[in-house]
Amino acid sequence: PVPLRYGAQYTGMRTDEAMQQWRSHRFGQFIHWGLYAIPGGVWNGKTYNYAAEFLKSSARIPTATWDSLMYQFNPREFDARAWAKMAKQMGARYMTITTKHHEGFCLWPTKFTDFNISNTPFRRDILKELVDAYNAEGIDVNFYYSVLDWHHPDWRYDIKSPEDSVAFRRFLDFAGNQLKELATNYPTVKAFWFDGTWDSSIKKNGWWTLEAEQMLKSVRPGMIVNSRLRADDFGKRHFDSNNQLMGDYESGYERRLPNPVKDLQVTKWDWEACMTVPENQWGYHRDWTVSHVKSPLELLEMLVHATSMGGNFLLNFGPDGNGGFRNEERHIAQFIGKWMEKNGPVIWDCGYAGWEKQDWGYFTRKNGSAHVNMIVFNKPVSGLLKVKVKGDVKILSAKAGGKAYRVEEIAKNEYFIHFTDRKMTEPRVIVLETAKASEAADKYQDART
Ligand SMILES: COc1ccc([C@H]2[C@H](O)[C@H](O)[C@H](C)N2C)cc1
Repeated sequence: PVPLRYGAQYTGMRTDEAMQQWRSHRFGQFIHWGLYAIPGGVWNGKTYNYAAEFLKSSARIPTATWDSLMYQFNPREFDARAWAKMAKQMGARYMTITTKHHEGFCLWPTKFTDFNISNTPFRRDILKELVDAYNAEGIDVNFYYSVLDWHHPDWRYDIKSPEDSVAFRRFLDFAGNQLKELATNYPTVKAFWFDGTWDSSIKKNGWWTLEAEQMLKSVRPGMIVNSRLRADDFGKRHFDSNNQLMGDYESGYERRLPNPVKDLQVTKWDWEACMTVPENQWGYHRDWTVSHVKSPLELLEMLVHATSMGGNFLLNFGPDGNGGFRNEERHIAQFIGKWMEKNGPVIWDCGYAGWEKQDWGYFTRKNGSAHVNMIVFNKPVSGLLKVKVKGDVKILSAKAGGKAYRVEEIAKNEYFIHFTDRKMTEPRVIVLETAKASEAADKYQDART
């Protein structure tokens, strides 16, 4: 292996309580909220189809003009407890909020720049209200932090001169101070979700990314940091030059999920996929007709898909400039919540079952459990759900809501579950009871004698 100073600091999955908690949550709510929510993708009467949180660049708006949006930020409808209740009802176990997105506007009263919530008509500490409200609902809060900062004069996309080095060093000190401030002033925060770290300026300063991670973990032992922060000695990101994952979980899955057949490597580490409801809108956009809007069912399947591969699913909401959510988002929360109310136990605390993906849907398994969950999305014409078990395993029974389905052994380690449900109106959960084939054989024999 290549000797590295700023590469992965450990290999294998963390087994401490904080990481087990993060892993068991499985389902998180992403919230993108900032000045971009005020124009919502429309500028001077023109609608820009690109991501609404990028309107400043897509509409080529001068920084001073964009930054003056701060004086309009006054979300009258903002009610952190109502947001937290909606997330609770949806079945989310954690929430990740943009403390500062690329625009550089800070949702907390930071000491390190005036470009923050305390200098808006709203004044109140949005982060504190959100952390308190979500924690009160038993939901953990994580902080998204963009290192890329369009507002800060010392930000550099690349380091091309001694002046760049001096300025960028000041910038890194600024970012480090903000991170320490966030980790210190909001003590219940569990994880940092870094973004805006793809530019050469960061890739040339891998040392800072490791220091930032180590500082956060010294201020808050157990703190969790995503792989997106880190750059190693050679500017490699997410996986270092020895192909070792940096940070505590892989966060490269943005608006995409690993393939359940080809990408099984992800089941060896912690990872999280983040997802937009429209094709590509993280911040609030006034006009959702500009792209495909994912249905509640599409998004529910992604949650199940992520869980089935041992990963977390972070579903994004983009509140508008007044602090309200779109009807589509409310409907999604209500739809998924209704399903999770009944079937949360096959998501929370569950992960990769270790069996081969089948066409009808996904397997999940609670750690070490003898029960394997089948979440059926696509009922085959035959009504026969194929299950291929691994190793010394026998299926004893298949039950859905108290009703037993016939388990037919069709070959070694292969079964058909006779799925007699006629019309499927929602994804169905069938719980398989398994036992060791060796032991079960006796049990099976007993049943026959
Ligand atoms: C250039 O392509 C990008 C750049 C940044 C993003 C940002 C989004 O604004 C959102 O915050 C997402 C998590 N992040 C990767 C998305 C696509």
